[in-house]
Amino acid sequence: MEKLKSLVPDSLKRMVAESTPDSLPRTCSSLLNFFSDMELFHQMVRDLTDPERAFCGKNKDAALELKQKGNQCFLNEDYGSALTCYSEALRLAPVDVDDMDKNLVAALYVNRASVLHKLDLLMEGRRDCNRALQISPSYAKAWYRRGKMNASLGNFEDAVHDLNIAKNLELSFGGQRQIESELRIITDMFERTESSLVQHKENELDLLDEPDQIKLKCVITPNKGRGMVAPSDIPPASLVHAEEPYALIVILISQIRVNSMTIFRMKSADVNGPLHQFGKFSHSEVSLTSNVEQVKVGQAIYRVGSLFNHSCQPNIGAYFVSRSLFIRTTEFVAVGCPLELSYGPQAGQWDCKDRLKFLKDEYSFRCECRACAEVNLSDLVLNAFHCVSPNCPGIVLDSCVVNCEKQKTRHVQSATGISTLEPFMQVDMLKCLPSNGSLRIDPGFCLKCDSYCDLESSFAAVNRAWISITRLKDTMVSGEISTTVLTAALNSLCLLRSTLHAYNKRISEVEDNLAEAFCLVGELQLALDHCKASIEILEKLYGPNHIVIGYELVKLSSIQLSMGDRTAVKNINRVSEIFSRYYGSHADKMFPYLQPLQGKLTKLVQ
Ligand SMILES: C[S@@+](CC[C@H](N)C(=O)[O-])C[C@H]1O[C@@H](n2cnc3c(N)ncnc32)[C@H](O)[C@@H]1O
Repeated sequence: MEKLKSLVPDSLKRMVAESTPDSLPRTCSSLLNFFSDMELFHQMVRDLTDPERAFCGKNKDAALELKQKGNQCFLNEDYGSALTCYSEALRLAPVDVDDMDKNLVAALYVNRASVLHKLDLLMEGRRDCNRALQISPSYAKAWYRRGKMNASLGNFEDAVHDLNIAKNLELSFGGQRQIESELRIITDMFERTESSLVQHKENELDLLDEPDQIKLKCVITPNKGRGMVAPSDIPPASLVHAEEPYALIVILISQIRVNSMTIFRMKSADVNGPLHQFGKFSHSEVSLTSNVEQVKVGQAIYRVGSLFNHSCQPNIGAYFVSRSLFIRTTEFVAVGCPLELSYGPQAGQWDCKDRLKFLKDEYSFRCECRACAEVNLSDLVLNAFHCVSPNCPGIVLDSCVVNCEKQKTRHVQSATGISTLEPFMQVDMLKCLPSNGSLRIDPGFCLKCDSYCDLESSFAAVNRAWISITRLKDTMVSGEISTTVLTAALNSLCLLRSTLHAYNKRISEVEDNLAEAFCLVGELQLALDHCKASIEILEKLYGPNHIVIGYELVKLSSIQLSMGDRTAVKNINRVSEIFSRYYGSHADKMFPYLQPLQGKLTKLVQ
């Protein structure tokens, strides 16, 4: 579909975009005329209508095969793939067929609910159980799974109710015993938790949490089609948009007019938060495994949401609570400025060539955002090398980066023309550029002092260093970190620091690896030092208030709390500020890490 969309000429896209209900028939015929000679289009129509391939039709065999595949992925704990298999199978499964005496669709919903449960997507999982029960009200497994979901949601009364029904419907003796034992545990929890009587309010979405949304303006931009702009100055963390998805069948014309969005939910590594995971790795109470994964839970069309363009340096962030889309400003946005979110890659995170490739492959457009169109400091330093002259903070680039920077549409000739992207970069990062203003970007030559660096030997040094860093990572997984491995990794860090530019992202990654390794062996002071060193670089690349810094501060404050260091309070407050900036009143819901951290802090100060 994306490929087909990308072939539509701009004039026709404009016509579709500007079409009204009255002009729609004319627009449709123009589109059809354009596509009618195209084999790709006819192939797509065949795919859409062929019951065997079954985009629209149903195909029991394919659904059963996907169900089997999903089951295998589930057993292998590959929950992301299991989710995809079951969702695909649900699309193909005819509504009225059975698999092993059970309605296939109901069974698929229950299987998918089990995956969602594993991924801690409880509301979505419970919704799947409800769907299964609508189709098959006496399906014991659906009652059982819903009971377990309710228990995880803290709705113990409902959980007991569901499990009792499951027990009565379950035919096998073994199954009944298992449900009874679950029931005992949950009843016990129910009795012990007085608060369980207050059912979790989160069952319902409170779309009205911030009713005074800003009325946005849609304009035609020079090179990105339609786009949203700020109708007035908007402070950071303002909710600029909230929307429920469109429940329409996706057809090509709507794909061009309103693009679909992938719905992501944060997957929390452990329902009890990172503090709970310490024991898994060591006696130390620190976990650096708080990396939050995003899980794709669906695809939907948001009428207004789809009008937001992409920027690799976004000023708004989007997130989903269940299927509702929320968009907030992450910084101050002046009146008339485009409101742009990131479709994936961001400056500071990926280099320009990788960002451009991702957006071309995934979304079929060449990114025209400022970070991709102008030479900027973030892209220059991300993968840069250290200058060979002692004490020179200049930047040395390899030919890949140089080629990409030279292709930027608004290439600059002087250092003063380089975009710093953000004021936070200016003070330190401008020191990396020539003070006389002239700029020569050539592979191997320092941008500041023009010294030549033999990049071949620099690459060799980095590769050498990487061997011991990889060994460190391997031993972290196997849990056999030795002093020899740690010493070799520390030496490699020194080598990297003398070879790569001080703000090269790889250095922050290695600092982060070392912080985690030192946590695992209980050397908390060293862990703290390396964690801070990693954050220092990331703050240069992203700025101090970026969500990435929020995640890193969760790690830092976890270490501090484990050391009994009360200054953790400062970092925990920063975490909560950053998360609120991105997720407003949903911050606690999106990040279950905050509360355990705050709870631990309260204990420490008591
Ligand atoms: C979700 S839509 C955004 C709304 C779109 N501009 C419109 O007129 O409907 C995504 C499309 O907008 C355009 N677009 C969005 N961000 C862009 C960017 N940074 N550079 C170039 N084109 C962009 C691309 O054509 C992309 O396929």
